[in-house]
Amino acid sequence: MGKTVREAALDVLVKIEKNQAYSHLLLNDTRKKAGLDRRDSALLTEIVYGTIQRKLTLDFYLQPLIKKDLKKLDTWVLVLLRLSIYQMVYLDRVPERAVVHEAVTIAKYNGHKGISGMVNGVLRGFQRAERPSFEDIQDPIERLSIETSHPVWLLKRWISQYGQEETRAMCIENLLPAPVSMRVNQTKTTRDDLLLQLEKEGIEAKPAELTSEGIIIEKGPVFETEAYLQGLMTAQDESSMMVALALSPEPGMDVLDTCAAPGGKTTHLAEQMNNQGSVLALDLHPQKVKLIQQQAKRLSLSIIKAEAMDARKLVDHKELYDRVLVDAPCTGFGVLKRKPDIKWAKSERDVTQIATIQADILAAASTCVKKDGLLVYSTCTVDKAENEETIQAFIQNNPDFSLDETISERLPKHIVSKRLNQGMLTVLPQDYQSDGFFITALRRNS
Ligand SMILES: C[S@@+](CC[C@H](N)C(=O)[O-])C[C@H]1O[C@@H](n2cnc3c(N)ncnc32)[C@H](O)[C@@H]1O
Repeated sequence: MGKTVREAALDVLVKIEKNQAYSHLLLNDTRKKAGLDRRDSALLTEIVYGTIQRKLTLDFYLQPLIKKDLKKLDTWVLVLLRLSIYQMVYLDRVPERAVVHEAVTIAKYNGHKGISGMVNGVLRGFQRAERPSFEDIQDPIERLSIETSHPVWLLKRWISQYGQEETRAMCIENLLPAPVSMRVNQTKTTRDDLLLQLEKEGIEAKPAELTSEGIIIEKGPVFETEAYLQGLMTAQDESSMMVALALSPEPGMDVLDTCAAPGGKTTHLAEQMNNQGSVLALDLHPQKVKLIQQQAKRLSLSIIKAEAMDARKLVDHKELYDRVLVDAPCTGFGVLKRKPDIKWAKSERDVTQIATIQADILAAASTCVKKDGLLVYSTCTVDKAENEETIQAFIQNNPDFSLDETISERLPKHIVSKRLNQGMLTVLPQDYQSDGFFITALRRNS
């Protein structure tokens, strides 16, 4: 017999807790192996992401009901309690009785009678007891940390960079579901025509607010539609769509995308060029290069050539490209809605380490830009050490580049007036419910 949704959720969460494995890869794997239907698949994702997303709050609820330090519990028992409490607090459609019953059954199967008795006692105790109040936590940062489940060190960084109010708004936004947004392949169709076709295929969708190429999927299995299979659209977050707008490649140009997999922005660049010119897409990992090739094929974009290469070693491409994109590897603190495990997997040391890699990639990529050409640097993090500070250091060391203030003409007006600061754009998740992103353009002086 296959695993139930909750057993599968327990397996995935224990692996993540023990190995810091990435949730989306494990989830994909588990969905396939367990043979779950669409509804159960959605419930599995919701339980796994929700439990990771709310970890500190769930532990805050659990601690008074457990006599010892939570860390002393077996990992699987702690995770089982967390995922059960998550369902009881946040999922209205699951009856509490069923949650307790299934948790006790899993505990019996995995452990001994004592453990199933303890799980039963804790969950029934939780049903009966009044929930502890966040108001009782004296320290304001700790309170925000527990209430919104973000690590204290990260909150301290954000508060020093954005202030209390923006940080609180960001934390609250991070707990909400991420919208499903798609980018229209403008070499094949228009946004209006695509919306009509999707309606015919039973998908509820509407035009996106931020960009003219975006649509938001409200309901329906969009990846199974003919429209998707025919390459009329690509899944992409709306903030991420602005990167190609900032780079604005024209048909016939030579373009280099240095950190390209899985190809979301590469394909956008080729679409903007109406599939005329050339786009060289590089990525460090050979297995990821295949993903770029698959997307280029699905979207019928023949000008893309994808290769495995470490962008820090770009030495033979001197001043060859009109446009160069560095969509740098980063901590991902702008995408916590989609990848909540990042909150727990990354540390302050990772920020420093990745900033060094970003600076090295940027320096190597810059040598490839033609005179008067454009270099765009973007990340999906909101940490200034990976963004503004990287760019400021680059400009100091490279006086032949300057911030391109005309970026404001290429980006949506409302976001420019709100968030563009000295040629550098930071979109926060609470602005448009899209990902937190940083985008800036540098011009090589002629
Ligand atoms: C933010 S992701 C890129 C997302 C991609 N631009 C898109 O829109 O689909 C960063 C990518 O950089 C790649 N990467 C990391 N270090 C690299 C390096 N030294 N050279 C080239 N690519 C690198 C990672 O494998 C990852 O795929």
